[in-house]
Order: sequence, then structure tokens, then C-alpha cells
Amino acid sequence: MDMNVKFNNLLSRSIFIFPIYLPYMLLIKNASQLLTLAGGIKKEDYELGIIENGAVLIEGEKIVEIGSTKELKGSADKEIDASSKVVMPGFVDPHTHLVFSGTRENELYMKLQGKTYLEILKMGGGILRTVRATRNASKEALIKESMRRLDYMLVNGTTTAEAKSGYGLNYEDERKILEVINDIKHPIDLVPTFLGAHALPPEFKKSGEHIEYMKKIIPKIAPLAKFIDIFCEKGVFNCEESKEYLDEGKKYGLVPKIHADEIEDIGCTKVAVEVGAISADHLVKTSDENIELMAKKGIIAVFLPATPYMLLSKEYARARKFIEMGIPVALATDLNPNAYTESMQMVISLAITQMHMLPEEAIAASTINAAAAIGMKDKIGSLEKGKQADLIILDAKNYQQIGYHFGVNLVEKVIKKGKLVWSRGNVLH
Ligand SMILES: N=CN[C@@H](CCC(=O)O)C(=O)O
Ligand SMILES: [Zn+2]
Repeated sequence: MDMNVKFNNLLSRSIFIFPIYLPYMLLIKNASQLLTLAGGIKKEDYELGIIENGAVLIEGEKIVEIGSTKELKGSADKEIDASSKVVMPGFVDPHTHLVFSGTRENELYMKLQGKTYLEILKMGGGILRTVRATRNASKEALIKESMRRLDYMLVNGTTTAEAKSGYGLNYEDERKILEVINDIKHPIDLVPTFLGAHALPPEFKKSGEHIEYMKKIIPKIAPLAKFIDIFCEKGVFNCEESKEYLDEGKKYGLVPKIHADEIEDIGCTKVAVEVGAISADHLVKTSDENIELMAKKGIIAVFLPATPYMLLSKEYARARKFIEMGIPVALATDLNPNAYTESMQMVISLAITQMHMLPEEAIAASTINAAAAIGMKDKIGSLEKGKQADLIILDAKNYQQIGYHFGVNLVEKVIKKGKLVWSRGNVLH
């Protein structure tokens, strides 16, 4: 048999054996408003990029085309009609403590009697109460509890979230939490943060001793995390300890984040600037001078309005000041047993009503800016060609209804990596 015939036989057999799968094409069409959020993370850059009667063409896990329904219709295997709905990027939640055991609703009574967050912590409640419960919980139990929270997050429109350790405060239990974050199987993509310096555990008398212990375990724990974080606060960890601990994390490739100025401004944003943090979070008490410092270094401000809300506080981060200073601002739930919410829609409502952010600013802060706060703005957070196809379809005629129509879940469908993973009425993932 001559070579040619042999080659043709081989080719025909190989085509037969390895049929080439055409990737699945999905078209989301007829959106009353399609928000692309393409453009950037600073006020003067980003725009909602609204397309009336918009459509998104998805191939496999990626967005391949954005445009009007007229341009794109008829080009997919499956179509989802988004008539009189808003279509936008899935919410990104850049600050959560979602892996924990036990709850602290009892502390509502203490707050109602006027006890402060730090007073409750000093009494062995707060974070330390959750540490005791989480240390006693098995990895399996933590996975089970976290899956329920992730399901609530998904149906409320979150498609990517950061998740911190911080309720172990020793090597074994910090590792256990980070393994849960790395191993859990859920449509929501998780980004792990090592928050070993979250509070002073009972085994140490001085905060400096705990920092020394945590610095020693960083080499073993670093492979399980992308970020490192600390609760820089009066009576918890001071600026010097924070800088030392974050700098040690950087040696092992961990990108710094910092809980700053939640209760007092002791200068933690200065530490954020010195270590080149990707974000500083809370910022309720940040002084004008330190806001200016953050502006110079382009550090992303992450606001967590659900925390003052659940601390019965009237004081929220001065979002307008940060925005006027040109600082990119993001929003997050801060999901934890003190601020126990999975809803980015509730956070958007609080950002508008309590921090006077414009709806457009709050939406950008919950998508593209939030993606930037976890180093993922090139992959998610906006609807652009080549980005991951993470979208949500909301029962809203226009985007201003998000935050305005509050206390309910407006999300009707969630598409994650090009797949419909949740549709109101049944769970598909
Ligand atoms: N303040 C520090 N850490 C979390 C709260 C954790 C907790 O209270 O369990 C926060 O960011 O608010
Ligand atoms: Zn936090």
C-alpha cells in the first residue's frame, strides 16, 4: 500500500477517533440594559458602558462578542432572553471571612446595651468566640457550612469572592481553613487570604509574641494563599507589628492587604503605603492626611458598610472624600459572624444610602473595582471580549433599581464561566 493511501487512512481514522467538538455557543439577548463596565477603575476612566437591547455571545467559558441583539442574534446553540432585564458582570466580593463555625447573634444584645466591638473582643467574645468554635470544627464541617454561604452568595449574584483565614490563629487551624478555601468545590471562584494576625489568641500574652509565631509559619502556609492580611487596630496589632508581618509575607510571594482604621486611625494606611498593599479595607476613621497618602500610591480602598451597620454605628467610611481624591474604591460584604450577610445587593444599597455613593459608583465598586482589589481586573469584573463569562441577569428595568429596590434579591439567573449555574426556581450547578 503506497504511503499516500496509508496517510489518508490514518487521517480518516484519526478524524473518526477524535471528533473535533465545536465549543458551545450561548447568546444572552434583548437585555433592556447591558452594563459592560469596560473602561477602567478610576472615576474618570470607568463607565457603565450601557448597551440598550444588548447581547453577549459566549463560547465555552469566554465572552467572544458584545453588541446589540440585532447584530448577534442567530449565532448561538442556545439563547437566553433577557427582555426587560438588566445584564451585568457577576458581583465580585473582595473581602470575606466566609469560613467559620458558630454564630454570634447573642452579641446583638451586647451591642444594643452599648458594648463596643473591641469591648466584646476583650471579654473573649467576637473574633475569639468564633476562633474557639472554628478550632473545634472539622474540615468537613467547615466545608458544609461554607457551601451554604457560597450558595447564598451565588443566588445573590456573586461569582468570585476572596476568602480569609483568621479563625484558627495557630498553624494547624489556619492551615485547615486555607485548605477548605482551596479544596471546596463550588461554582464561585475563591481567592485565599492568610489572616493569621486577626486577633491575639489566649495562648499568647503579648501581640508581639503572636506576630513572631505567625512569621515562623508563613513559609509553610504561603503556598495556600494569594494575599496576606492583618487586623491593624488599637488594642489588636499595631503599625510596627503589621509592617513586620506583612513584609514577611511578601518574602514568600504573598500580596499584602490590611484591615485599617475600622475603629481608630492609628496610621495603618501608612503601613499600607509602606508595604505596597493592593488594598486597605474598612477605612471608617481614616484622616484626610492618610487619604491623601493612599491617593498618591493608588492603593484601592475597600469599603465594608455592613460592618458599621451591624455595629449599630452611624459612622461609615467617607466614600465621597476617597472618590474626590481619585482613589479607586471597591465594596465588599465582609461576610463574618459580626456582619453576617452574603448580599452584595444589600452592600450596594448601604453604600448609596449611608456613604452617598452614586449608583454607578457602587456598581463599578462591586464589579470591576472589586476585581482589581483581588488582582483580577484583567480576567473578571466587566463584560469584554476575551474575559471570563461571569454574568448575572436581574429583574430590574434599569441599573438604578439595584440598591433602590432593596432587601430583596433581584438576581434571576447566574452564568458562571459560560454555564447557567442558577436560575430562580431551580439550582442547575
Ligand atoms: N475587624 C476585624 N475582622 C472582621 C470581623 C471579624 C469578626 O468579627 O469575626 C472585620 O473585618 O470586620
Ligand atoms: Zn474583615
